[in-house]
Parts: sequence; structure tokens; C-alpha cells
Amino acid sequence: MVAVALEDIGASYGKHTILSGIATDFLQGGSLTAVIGPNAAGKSTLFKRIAGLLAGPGTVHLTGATSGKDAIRYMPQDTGGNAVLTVYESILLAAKQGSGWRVRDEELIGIDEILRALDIQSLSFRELGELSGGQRQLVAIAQALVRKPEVLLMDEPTSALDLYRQIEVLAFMQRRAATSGMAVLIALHDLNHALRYCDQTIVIANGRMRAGGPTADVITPAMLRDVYRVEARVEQCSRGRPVLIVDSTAA
Ligand SMILES: Nc1ncnc2c1ncn2[C@@H]1O[C@H](COP(=O)(O)OP(=O)(O)OP(=O)(O)O)[C@@H](O)[C@H]1O
Repeated sequence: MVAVALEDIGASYGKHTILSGIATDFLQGGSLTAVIGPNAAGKSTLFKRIAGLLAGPGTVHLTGATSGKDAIRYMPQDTGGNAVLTVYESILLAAKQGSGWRVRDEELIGIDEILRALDIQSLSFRELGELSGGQRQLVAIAQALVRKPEVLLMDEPTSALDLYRQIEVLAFMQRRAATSGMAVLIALHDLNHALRYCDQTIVIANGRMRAGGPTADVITPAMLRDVYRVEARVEQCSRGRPVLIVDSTAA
């Protein structure tokens, strides 16, 4: 199974150092890892650095991957939608990128399966430019998945989705990671999503890694006070699930 380790990762834009000393050895395939932290902490920059879209110090160690340079895929936060392509064409194009134009039956079956799982079959013949923000986000997830990444970096993939679809998408990603062995890193602002769907969590603040490990060990009142500047606690709900309750901003 694929695994990613980060060794002393840094990144800069021009003279501004954005990230430094990011290190972890526990990003395993088969589950979801949340990457959390305040606005401008450096989460997207970390993803771009892991995906090789930004140069910088440190090393991304990838083990167990079979698809070479295409193993890691970054799904950005803002996905443009102005191309004059239908949803289906755009997903087919994504599936065929980097390979020949011959389309095999199993590829079409794979696309249908993803469209169904994300409940967007009815959008197949709509043009990308006429989709809503949430619809575009679902299509972007489909485009990322049909390329069968072994490591998928999803930058706030549920930010435009309604409550039902947020839960559907995260539960689907959890199942997909478990069955395919893919490692999925998800930048999230909703910490309840991290608590519910992500086995591990990494906390980034001011370009530094502040904590990392099993989600329940990482999302603590002390971390929330320190990093997010809120007084908050994690309690068990009546169904036994951990729920984050924010009481106030920290003094
Ligand atoms: N292309 C760029 N050029 C210069 N500075 C940039 C660029 N992209 C991001 N930055 C800066 O890098 C810092 C980290 O940004 P980044 O997008 O990685 O944060 P983030 O944690 O993903 O934030 P958010 O939660 O708000 O999406 C910010 O101060 C941002 O202004």
C-alpha cells in the first residue's frame, strides 16, 4: 500500500517563507488524513509542495506507488468551470489525460460508477460553465478520481456543498480510500468532519506543523485554544460520536 513521508518540507513565494520544517511519517494509504489550521496557515501551499507544483527544501518520500509521476494528484480549492465542455466530456478527458485516446469499456464503467456515487449522472450533458459552485466541486472530485491517483490531495473539497452532500462525499472518500488503498489528504475547516471521517490529522499554523497523529489525540482544547484561538471541547454525542463544541473565542 502507498505511504507518504514528509522530511523537513519548506516552501516560499519569492522572498517570503511560507512553510518550514514540516515532517511526518504516518500518511498511510487506505484512510483519510485531515490537514487543518487557520486561514493562510499554509495548507494549500503544503499540498502544492507535496504535488511537486512548488519547489522548496525537504523531501517527499513516496513508497509503494506504482504509477510514477502521476501517483500524486492535487485537487485545488477553486476549480474553474468555463471550458466549453460537457461534464461527461471533461471527466472522460481527465480519465484519458496522459494516455492514448482509445476508450476501454472498463473506463466507461468506472466513470459511470463515480458519477453515480457522487449523484451527478443527471449533469453529464450540461456544460461546465453553467454549473453551480457545488456542482462544479462534485465534478472536480470526479475528474480527480477517474485519474486513479494513489495519493489525492483535496483542498477543501466540501466547501461549496450542502450538508447532505458534504457527508455523502466524505463517507464516499472514506470507502474509496479503504477499497483502493489510496492515501487521501483533505484540507478542512470543519473540524467535526475531521473528527468523524479522518483517522489522522495534521495541524498547520503559521507555516509550521503544530501537531500530528490520530485525530482524537490532536483535536484537543489546548490545541484549539492555541492554534484556533477558541475555547472549545470535544464531547461524545448521544450516539457515541465525538462532536466539537465551541464555547467562545479565547481570551
Ligand atoms: N501565489 C502566491 N504568491 C504569494 N503568496 C502566496 C501565494 N499563494 C499563497 N500565498 C500566501 O501563502 C500563505 C499561505 O497560503 P495558503 O493558501 O497555503 O494557506 P491556507 O492554509 O490554504 O489558507 P486558507 O485556509 O485561507 O485557504 C498566505 O499568507 C498567502 O497569502
